Amino acid sequence: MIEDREPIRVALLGCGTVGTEVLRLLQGRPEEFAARTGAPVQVTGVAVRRPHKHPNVPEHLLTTDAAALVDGDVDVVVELIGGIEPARSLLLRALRGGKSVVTGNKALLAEHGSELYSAADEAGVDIYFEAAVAGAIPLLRPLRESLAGDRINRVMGIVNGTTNYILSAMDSTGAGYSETLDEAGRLGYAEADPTADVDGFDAAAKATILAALAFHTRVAATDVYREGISAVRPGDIAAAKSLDRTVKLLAICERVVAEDGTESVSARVHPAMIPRDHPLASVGGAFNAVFVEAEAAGSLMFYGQGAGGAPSASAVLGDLVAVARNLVVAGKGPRESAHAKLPVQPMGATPTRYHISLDVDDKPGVLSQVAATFNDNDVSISVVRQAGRGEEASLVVVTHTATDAALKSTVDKIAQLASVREVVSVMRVEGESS
Ligand SMILES: NC(=O)c1ccc[n+]([C@@H]2O[C@H](COP(=O)([O-])OP(=O)(O)OC[C@H]3O[C@@H](n4cnc5c(N)ncnc54)[C@H](O)[C@@H]3O)[C@@H](O)[C@H]2O)c1
Ligand SMILES: N[C@@H](CCO)C(=O)O
Ligand code: NA
Repeated sequence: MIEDREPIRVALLGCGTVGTEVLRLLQGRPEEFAARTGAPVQVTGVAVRRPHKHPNVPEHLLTTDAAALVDGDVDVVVELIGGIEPARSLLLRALRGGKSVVTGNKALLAEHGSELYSAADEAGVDIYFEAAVAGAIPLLRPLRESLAGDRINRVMGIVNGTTNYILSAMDSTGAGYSETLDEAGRLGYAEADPTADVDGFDAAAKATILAALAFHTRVAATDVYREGISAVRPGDIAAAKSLDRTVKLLAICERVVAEDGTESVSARVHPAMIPRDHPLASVGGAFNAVFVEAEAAGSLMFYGQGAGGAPSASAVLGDLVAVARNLVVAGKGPRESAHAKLPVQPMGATPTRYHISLDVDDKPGVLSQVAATFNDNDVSISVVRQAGRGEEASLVVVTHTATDAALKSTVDKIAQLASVREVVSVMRVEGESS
């Protein structure tokens, strides 16, 4: 009988947006969790900072001493505090003490993943983290397990709900940046410090995790090129609209194969213009969507709620069931796979395409001057549009693919031309053939 088995004892660290939902769902259906894992699942304590802020948590479970809770009689530690410390020390303490871990903490995994995976491996326990990337969407387990026999070439998508919520609102209603960010915070999408979202740190941490899993390589947080959305202006959104495109913050992780066959990895996060008919263009609000391209599987698309308490709790609970099942059968989930050891390519060497919008003098010869600058830098032009406005004209250029360094240096030189009054918008272009 399942009820007669020793319960799986769970310590919950942090009871905020996600932790509250994990506790509610876990305590709401105890029989189902017992039936699915093969043993009763019992929360033995909830570590919080201010107990009086948690009237819905049974008083006997509350503690402010997370370390003592971790050291106590528990089998699994679920960490939903966020940030590096004390989360890192608490999880190392748990793993070294022989306790399995479930966490949604992408910032911690991106910075200290290797240390945590090694500690789990040495202790023979599990570390699961599905909620850390793309919230409710089952994405890490497919990469770690379902696609473990395939060869992944590219992972690209929208992995930050807060910035997608803001960009969607800017595009559809012309809403301002800061009011939309406040709303994303109220809805439980934003990080405790929302600059992690808007400056791209959250998406870059997720890209670090995705690239490591996809390419079986240790990737450091500093290996991932990062640009957030704080520099995206209404002018960029309008420029995108005029070309039937929209702006999204994308995470792109690619296997790069050089002409001599040597392989490396490129991982980057930046805003990009994509065609309005691209599947990612219709991903609105806090939804996330990720494309995975694998050699044998072909293209796969993962879509769903990427942020918010209940959706993220779904991923945490799925992990908790997996860990509990492993404990019931005395088994263990997948360990870190970093055998490929591919080098990570710098952003400057990565092939990209640019959209550039300029205000220029409306006189003969300006267009040929601009075109010559592209030519001198070996950057070829795909689309040019010029519209006169009295003394001034606007010029829109979309390039073909070139290295990011060549494109950047071309833009710098164009900005210095006497006939160029202002560089209005510069943005990378993705999702269409070059
Ligand atoms: N909110 C989301 O949509 C979402 C989605 C996926 C993953 N995550 C991740 O899950 C984690 C939690 O996110 P959240 O949105 O629930 O954050 P939150 O800020 O709402 O909750 C964190 C809670 O931890 C508490 N806390 C801080 N230090 C503590 C300590 N030393 N001991 C005990 N409690 C402590 C805080 O008081 C707070 O209640 C983060 O790593 C976040 O990146 C969040
Ligand atoms: N702040 C994150 C939470 C989900 O990881 C986001 O907006 O996507
Ligand atoms: Na997920």
